[in-house]
Amino acid sequence: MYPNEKAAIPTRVIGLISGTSVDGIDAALVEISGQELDLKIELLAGETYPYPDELRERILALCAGAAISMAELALIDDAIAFSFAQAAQNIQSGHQAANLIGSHGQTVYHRPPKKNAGTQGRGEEVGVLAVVPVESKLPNPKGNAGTGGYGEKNLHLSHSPLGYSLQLGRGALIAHLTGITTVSNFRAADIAIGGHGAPLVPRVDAYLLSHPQEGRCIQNIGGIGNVAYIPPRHGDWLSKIRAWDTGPGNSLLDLAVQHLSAGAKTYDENGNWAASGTPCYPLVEEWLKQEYFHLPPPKSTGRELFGVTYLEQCLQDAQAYQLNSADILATLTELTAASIAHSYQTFLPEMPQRVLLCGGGSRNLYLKQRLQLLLASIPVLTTDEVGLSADFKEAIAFAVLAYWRHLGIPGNLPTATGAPGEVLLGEIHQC
Ligand SMILES: Nc1ncnc2c1ncn2[C@@H]1O[C@H](COP(=O)(O)OP(=O)(O)OP(=O)(O)O)[C@@H](O)[C@H]1O
Ligand SMILES: CC(=O)N[C@H]1[C@@H]2OC[C@@H](O2)[C@@H](O)[C@@H]1O[C@H](C)C(=O)O
Repeated sequence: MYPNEKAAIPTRVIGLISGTSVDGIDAALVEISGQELDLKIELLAGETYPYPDELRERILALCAGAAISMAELALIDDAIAFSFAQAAQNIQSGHQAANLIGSHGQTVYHRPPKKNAGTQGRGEEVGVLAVVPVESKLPNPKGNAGTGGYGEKNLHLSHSPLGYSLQLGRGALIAHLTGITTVSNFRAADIAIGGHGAPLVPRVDAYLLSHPQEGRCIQNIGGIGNVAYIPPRHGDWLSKIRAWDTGPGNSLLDLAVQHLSAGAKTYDENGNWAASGTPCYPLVEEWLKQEYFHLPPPKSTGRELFGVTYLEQCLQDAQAYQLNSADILATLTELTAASIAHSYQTFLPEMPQRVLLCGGGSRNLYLKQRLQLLLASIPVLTTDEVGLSADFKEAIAFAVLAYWRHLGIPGNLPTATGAPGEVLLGEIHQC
């Protein structure tokens, strides 16, 4: 029993997320029992609800750095909350009502912390925040810094060592609209103590997908890719888990498909278009020199790096090799596959015995085939093949994270986010 554990445990929980692909809201209605090692989930319903076209375009523009007013931001925030609340209502249709919602919301901005903000030790800048005594973190009422407070000397408007991650779709409104207690803003607490606030799903992966004898990589291929390496479940296996964002999943591919099809297509279905081309390996080698791929974990990224500007550079590079559209897509697909495989070879203490894919990219057969080739004898399957929905795993994870928040169980894994310790994730909004 955890100290904050509530008497009544919600068992029917809705998980909601729209990821970095911004393709729509994934909703999962799950029945949850147990807590950690005995955690069990049953997926009662899973559905993706596309955003209205205009809202999707506004979100994508925001993610690409469009300058908008606070008034517009407020409108988008509430439009997203409305869409999420609607998704929560729809997913319950034909089922007994849920008693808790975990809503990730829509990421529109993500900035990782400066190096050394978490478990890596104290960097120069972080030291300023780290030495502040707990009881005097706020400036005194006159606006001057209290002893050791975030005074003029310590708080910089030009830079902060901490990360920042903004998810829109405010939880209080979802709670009000649905009449169901809603947990949201999951990343903030981990970031506040110096973590990346991402990836958060690995702790759930650990309890739902670990194996007594087998080391596994759970590889999500959404807009951004992320991996959780889960060693065999014995000894201090939990502290040996490693997780990080591997780089681009489908984000560059989707943008390239839209550009190359003049807006007629939004993604490369099953990877068919890319499969009709040939990867340009010298270009992949060149692209893999990019700094992010060489940063040691913990690390996180987003569309701020692997977005429109990045693709524009890739398209420019491709011109030098006179690549046609299919070759460009094959080369970008190879970048996603190679960045995943190379990161395992570079950063894992040992290679896994099995790789389990999830996220929309697991449906890209060409990408899956390329990854399998690069990982040679290590079988590359999907989480469906071990009984956990590859399409709805992230939504399920946010249902579990909300459930853990309700029980007072921490949701982050310090080895994944780089935070100096475990922390309760999410803010609870009573309806
Ligand atoms: N049949 C398919 N063939 C190829 N690609 C597909 C297919 N189905 C989905 N995808 C890809 O998967 C993407 C959506 O994946 P997913 O929903 O996992 O992303 P996300 O959750 O938004 O991202 P993230 O995990 O980074 O937050 C689509 O944009 C598309 O590129
Ligand atoms: C800031 C943010 O939304 N990050 C996402 C994104 O999409 C994949 C990868 O980058 C991962 O770090 C994270 O999402 C999943 C749900 C996570 O936190 O585990």
